[in-house]
Amino acid sequence: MGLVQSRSESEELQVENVSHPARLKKDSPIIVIGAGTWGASTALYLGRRGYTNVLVLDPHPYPSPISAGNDVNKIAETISWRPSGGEEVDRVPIETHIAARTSEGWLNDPVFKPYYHDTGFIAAASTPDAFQFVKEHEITDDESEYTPLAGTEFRQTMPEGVLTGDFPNWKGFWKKRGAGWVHARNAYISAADEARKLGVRFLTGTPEGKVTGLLYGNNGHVVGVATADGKEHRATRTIMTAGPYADKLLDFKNQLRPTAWTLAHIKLEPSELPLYKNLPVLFNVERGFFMEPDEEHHELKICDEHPGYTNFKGPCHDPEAESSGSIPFAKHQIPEASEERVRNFLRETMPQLADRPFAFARICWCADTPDRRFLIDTHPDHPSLILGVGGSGHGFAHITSIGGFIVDELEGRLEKRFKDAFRWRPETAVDRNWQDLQGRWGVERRVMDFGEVKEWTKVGDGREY
Ligand SMILES: Cc1cc2nc3c(=O)[nH]c(=O)nc-3n(C[C@H](O)[C@H](O)[C@H](O)COP(=O)(O)OP(=O)(O)OC[C@H]3O[C@@H](n4cnc5c(N)ncnc54)[C@H](O)[C@@H]3O)c2cc1C
Repeated sequence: MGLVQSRSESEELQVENVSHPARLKKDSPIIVIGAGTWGASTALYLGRRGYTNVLVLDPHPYPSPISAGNDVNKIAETISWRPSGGEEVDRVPIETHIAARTSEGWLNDPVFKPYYHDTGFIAAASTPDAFQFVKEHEITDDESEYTPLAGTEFRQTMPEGVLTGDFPNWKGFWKKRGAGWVHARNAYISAADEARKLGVRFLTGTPEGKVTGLLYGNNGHVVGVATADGKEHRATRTIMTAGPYADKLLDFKNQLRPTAWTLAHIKLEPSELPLYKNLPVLFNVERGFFMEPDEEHHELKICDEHPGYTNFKGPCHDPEAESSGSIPFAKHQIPEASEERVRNFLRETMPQLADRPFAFARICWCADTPDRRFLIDTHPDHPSLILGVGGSGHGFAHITSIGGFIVDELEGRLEKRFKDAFRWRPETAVDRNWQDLQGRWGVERRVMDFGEVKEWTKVGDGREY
């Protein structure tokens, strides 16, 4: 007898007697849970490698309104280093190997290349400690590539009239090439569209695409999933790419901390757009960041920087129940404190925009692992279940390559260096400190919780995109 288990529901169902996973063939049924950023990338790589029986499930058609990837832009970097063999390869840090794979996709893959904008990147801070952190963590290339900046020198990085603020106590570096932004939503749609062209099937919408639990056969083997319409979908392999929502479908032994960040849009007049074109990304680790306005809606997205909001005690929790973890929920508003941080950031950088109304606002969820490395592995107790989770706030840029790692793991040929870095590692989450800043700064140096939020913005038409 097997079980359908979700952490929120514990219904039981009979499933077939399976004692070991069948050998993987190109026509073996494969299920991908979640058609978000990593699910789309996984679907793409499965299609490209010739798998003919792939089903992707999601409660929403792509681009899912609750996917972190459904966003106008994200920061991305492209490095020039490529593995050339020999000893050098082993001496290079794993982050460089990962970045090289990612860069390859933005620079050369026709599915992704049109969406990368190499406009440069400015990393900054407002206090000496945070500036030291920026020096240590944001200088990832040859130091001569970075121009130091202080105070009003930041204004020179963009056309006159964009950065009119005083940049009080700001210090930082400007990297003019090899970094910039990507059109996130369009890159995500491009990956999913290409997967569909290659024969991958998407079953989306609620209830039919919403996975409610995994189907377990003998010896812990996962033999498919149950969906909210009461159906079962059987598979030889199941791939979990449900982002922060994965935490509700499987016990991750505290390796995932669903955490939300906040973003807001300000509308620009069509006449203003030419001035705000081809801008480098401006990122202050204590204030926030922005990229140039999107062309479709003429809106400038701004994120206030902070260590994130968990939801251990706010919306969606049963007040009577013991803590059930940090629960992600969708909301197209942000806390008023977040609005204030966005406006303070604008006052220091672009005061001409600081008091404009928001056209859109949203909380956006991701899942942090304790070391912020990705978690891509075969589950040790469920050998037909492959995990692709733990975006840890930097998982979008890797949409170009992440599906390749996940499918390598599925095929049992993930390179050892990546396998070691991405492995299932519950020992790193024993007695996990849920308040850990995990290397993030922000104005308030603490992890916040939606349970503490009293006032939210009341923005616009609540459109969900
Ligand atoms: C505000 C913000 C800014 C960010 N900025 C950057 C950046 O500049 N650069 C960068 O690289 N990264 C950035 N990130 C991180 C990046 O967006 C994420 O790491 C990445 O998108 C995670 O992808 P994912 O596929 O794991 O999750 P998602 O893209 O969120 O996908 C999860 C999917 O699971 C689906 N799902 C949910 N429940 C179920 C269910 N029951 N059954 C089936 N499917 C389900 C959802 O509908 C969704 O499609 C940012 C994140 C946030 C929140």
